[in-house]
Amino acid sequence: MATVIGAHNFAALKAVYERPSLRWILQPRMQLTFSGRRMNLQSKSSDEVEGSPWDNKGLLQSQELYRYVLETSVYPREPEPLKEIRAITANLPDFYMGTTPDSGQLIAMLLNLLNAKNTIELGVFTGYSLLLTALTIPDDGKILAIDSNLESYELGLPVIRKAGVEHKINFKHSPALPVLDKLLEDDKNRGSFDFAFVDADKTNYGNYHERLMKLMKIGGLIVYDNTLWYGTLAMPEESVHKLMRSERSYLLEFNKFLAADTRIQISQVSLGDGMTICRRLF
Ligand SMILES: C[S@@+](CC[C@H](N)C(=O)[O-])C[C@H]1O[C@@H](n2cnc3c(N)ncnc32)[C@H](O)[C@@H]1O
Repeated sequence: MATVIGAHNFAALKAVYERPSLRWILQPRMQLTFSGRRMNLQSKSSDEVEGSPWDNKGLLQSQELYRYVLETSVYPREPEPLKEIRAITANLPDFYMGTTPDSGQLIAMLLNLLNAKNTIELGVFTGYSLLLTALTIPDDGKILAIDSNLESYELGLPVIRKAGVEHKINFKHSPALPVLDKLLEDDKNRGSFDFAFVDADKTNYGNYHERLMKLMKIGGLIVYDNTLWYGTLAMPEESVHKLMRSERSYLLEFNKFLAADTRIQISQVSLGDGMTICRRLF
């Protein structure tokens, strides 16, 4: 039986589906058809699934399994204000930019384990990861949050205010690099941050890394989002949509660079769109 996803946000959903990586994940198991402005997604029966059961290695082999994780372990524990931000974000054409709730759950645990108080975020969008951080750190904790787009931040701001955590946030409407450079001019900022979440323009990750390494405490964490770039890193370039290629090439090099950087301990986790957790060692 076909599941009707519906006409709402049709163009955005279609664009997401048409990402080569998602097609690659879905096609072996799902049949997608378009009728008018409706999009129907239908599971194939197990007899219809082509290839061997081991063809698609990896932990999350289907959307159903991802939905299972979200519905069983993530949504029941997701704070109400985060659900609200997610609902606001879901109506935007670029809704897919929001940090995924399963990644958020891990970020919150890392913040708690570190007892993080002084944090920095590059790439805020509507504020899912920002609000998550603000809800997690103590009342006197601080987040320096930087985004070159004010409009999307303002969409989530009423929810942040209602949650009573705005006082922890210092939002800078700016490209991230000049703000980091300015921070580095003052010696007291060096080695002062416990935690950084990096989710802005991917092709600047290397530039952010060098600056953040100076700003983090020894033992502090830098978390980079999207380091598996919709699964395209393990795909031949010609099968990747043109719009995704420059980030793909950049992240291929950046992931190698992080793996070789002896100043950090790393773990690349396949949550959300892939996150690399880096701990400053010296
Ligand atoms: C993937 S979204 C961030 C998602 C966010 N972490 C969340 O939880 O919803 C990326 C954001 O980075 C911002 N951005 C892109 N390039 C930037 C730059 N050079 N400096 C600062 N922000 C930038 C964009 O405006 C966008 O809001």
